[in-house]
Amino acid sequence: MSSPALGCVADDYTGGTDVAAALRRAGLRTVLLFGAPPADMVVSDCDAIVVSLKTRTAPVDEAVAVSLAARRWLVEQGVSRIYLKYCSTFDSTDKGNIGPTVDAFLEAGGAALTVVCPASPEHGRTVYQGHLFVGDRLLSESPMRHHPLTPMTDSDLVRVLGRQTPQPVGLIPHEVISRGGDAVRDALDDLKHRGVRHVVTDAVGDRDLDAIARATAHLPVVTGAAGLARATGALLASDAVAEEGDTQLPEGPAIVIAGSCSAATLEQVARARRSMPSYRLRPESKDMIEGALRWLEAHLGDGPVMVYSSAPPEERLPDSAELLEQALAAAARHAVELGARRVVVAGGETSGAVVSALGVASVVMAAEEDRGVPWVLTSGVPRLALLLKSGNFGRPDLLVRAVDAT
Ligand SMILES: Nc1ncnc2c1ncn2[C@@H]1O[C@H](COP(=O)(O)OP(=O)(O)O)[C@@H](O)[C@H]1O
Ligand SMILES: O=C(O)[C@@H](O)C(=O)COP(=O)(O)O
Repeated sequence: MSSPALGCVADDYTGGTDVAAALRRAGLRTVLLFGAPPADMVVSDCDAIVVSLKTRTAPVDEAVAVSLAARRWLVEQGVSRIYLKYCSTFDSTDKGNIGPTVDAFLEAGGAALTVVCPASPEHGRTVYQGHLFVGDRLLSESPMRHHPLTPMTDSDLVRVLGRQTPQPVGLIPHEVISRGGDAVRDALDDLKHRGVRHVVTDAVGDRDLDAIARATAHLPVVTGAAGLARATGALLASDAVAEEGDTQLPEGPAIVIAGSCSAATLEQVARARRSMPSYRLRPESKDMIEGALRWLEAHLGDGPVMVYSSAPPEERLPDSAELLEQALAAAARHAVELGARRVVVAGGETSGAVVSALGVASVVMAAEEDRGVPWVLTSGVPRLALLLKSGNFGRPDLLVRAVDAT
């Protein structure tokens, strides 16, 4: 039995589902795990393993330690290459975890340098002259500047990373990337000799990602979002397409749990409110959780329902994020106790809270409902179908479509 070729550590749960979907699309048989795997867990018969962690907003020391443990476990499974997955909008704070985790992975893997490549052109995330764009806006002028936990107010990735790591940060501009894999490899060698450890790579299209993937095929550690993972996976994939097991979604009531406050989610939630009964969590209310649970008892089962806290910046209560995550997780758990079998979650941190509350540690991949948003199936009893949606992803009718509320 051969070992998996690629081991991926993702810094949140929707990031994990996104990258697992990309690797599966590239043709790799991909196993997706939630939370740090137990040391004695063994995974076999796959080409790639994705370990999804909740480290994006954790304190730096904790994020590094948990990520290193996941990396060590992946190495013990025999993976030869590690991919560190973070958000395509580079979600982090100035004390953020991307720089320190990359440094720790370089050291653990005995590697001199790696690339930093959040570009995911299929989702409109491109990098030019080291600046990250969301569609036609700089990251700092996109709705990401109002993110409740990781507001992104600087689009210059070399500068952002420079605040997160004491190690030298360099850039390979698009002018070099567009010349192809060999030119990128030469540029990497040059930067390595100059002592650079983190190399931000411009990328405005999939061809750029393919060139970067070819140029980094010899590196033990590569970092980025799902775009470069897809390109890396395509180089590793054999001709065989990832096998499909039983990926039928279970029958049963459906619920939407929305905690993301992104522009995309706010539009999706507005559509869902017009199509199904919904309950808004209000953190200022003393019996917020109890109220939601009683509402679910009255409404679940008569068609899809939604519990949400998603709100625009002016309607948010400061410092209520954690409390709301607990409430959303409690609502999801109670809905499953009441018979829900399809759980659609909007938001990365929110998904982490919900998946933990449901006690789900590993899943089987099923079809993508929208790009980067795959259904995943639990193996326990009862079998659940989960759709963990990154805040920024999905078409406006995604939530409605996912629960068949049209
Ligand atoms: N009304 C609100 N006021 C303040 N914070 C909120 C509100 N609704 C949700 N949040 C918090 O905002 C955060 C959204 O993060 P996340 O779930 O990762 O979404 P995204 O995928 O858009 O980043 C969560 O911690 C959530 O609890
Ligand atoms: O890379 C991406 O954009 C996503 O995979 C991702 O990381 C999702 O994070 P959230 O927007 O916090 O859900």
